[in-house]
Amino acid sequence: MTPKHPSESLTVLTDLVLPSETNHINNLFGGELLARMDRAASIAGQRHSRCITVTASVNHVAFAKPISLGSVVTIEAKVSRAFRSSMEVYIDVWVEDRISGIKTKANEAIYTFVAVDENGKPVEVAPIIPETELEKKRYDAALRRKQLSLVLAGKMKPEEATELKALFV
Ligand SMILES: CC(=O)SCCNC(=O)CCNC(=O)[C@H](O)C(C)(C)COP(=O)(O)OP(=O)(O)OC[C@H]1O[C@@H](n2cnc3c(N)ncnc32)[C@H](O)[C@@H]1OP(=O)(O)O
Repeated sequence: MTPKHPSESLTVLTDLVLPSETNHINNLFGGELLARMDRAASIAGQRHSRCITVTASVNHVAFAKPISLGSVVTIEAKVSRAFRSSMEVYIDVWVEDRISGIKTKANEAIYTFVAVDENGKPVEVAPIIPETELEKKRYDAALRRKQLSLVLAGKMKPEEATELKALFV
């Protein structure tokens, strides 16, 4: 299968924070952000694989900064690494200042998507060739994150997670 670059899956979603999407202190509700990120990451996975994609796991979410009512929120999702049928999708969340237009990083997350056929059976996807320094860094660490996710899900024995173990021993 012909390899692809992360930029080919880039998906950018920009939207406002409305009153119905906030918590009691007028900040974006975490579950709403998770849903927006899931949608963007799903499209990134589809753009990479040209298949139906399903969320297999949410590997990491950091709600680093609150996002207030009325904010303009931009979600950028890109496939950071592809395995056989699974893809790690890295998501960066930015908030845009209404006056200056300057974007500040508010959150990031890492999801795993699996490409499936019409019957929900996993199908092979193209490999990824990272280009930028950041893409290379994310690509290199993705195998460790996949192993950690599989161990936590009870789908891999800790002793089989060789890349992950190498971090500690
Ligand atoms: C866009 C949406 O929100 S979709 C709705 C939410 N998501 C869903 O409904 C998905 C429900 N789950 C499923 O359909 C299945 O569990 C699947 C398709 C994700 C996996 O199916 P399985 O029968 O476990 O297939 P299999 O064991 O071959 O795993 C497929 C791939 O997923 C990977 N995988 C499975 N679980 C995990 C996990 N928890 N973390 C990381 N990777 C995982 C496997 O390592 C494998 O990767 P590889 O092919 O790249 O080596």
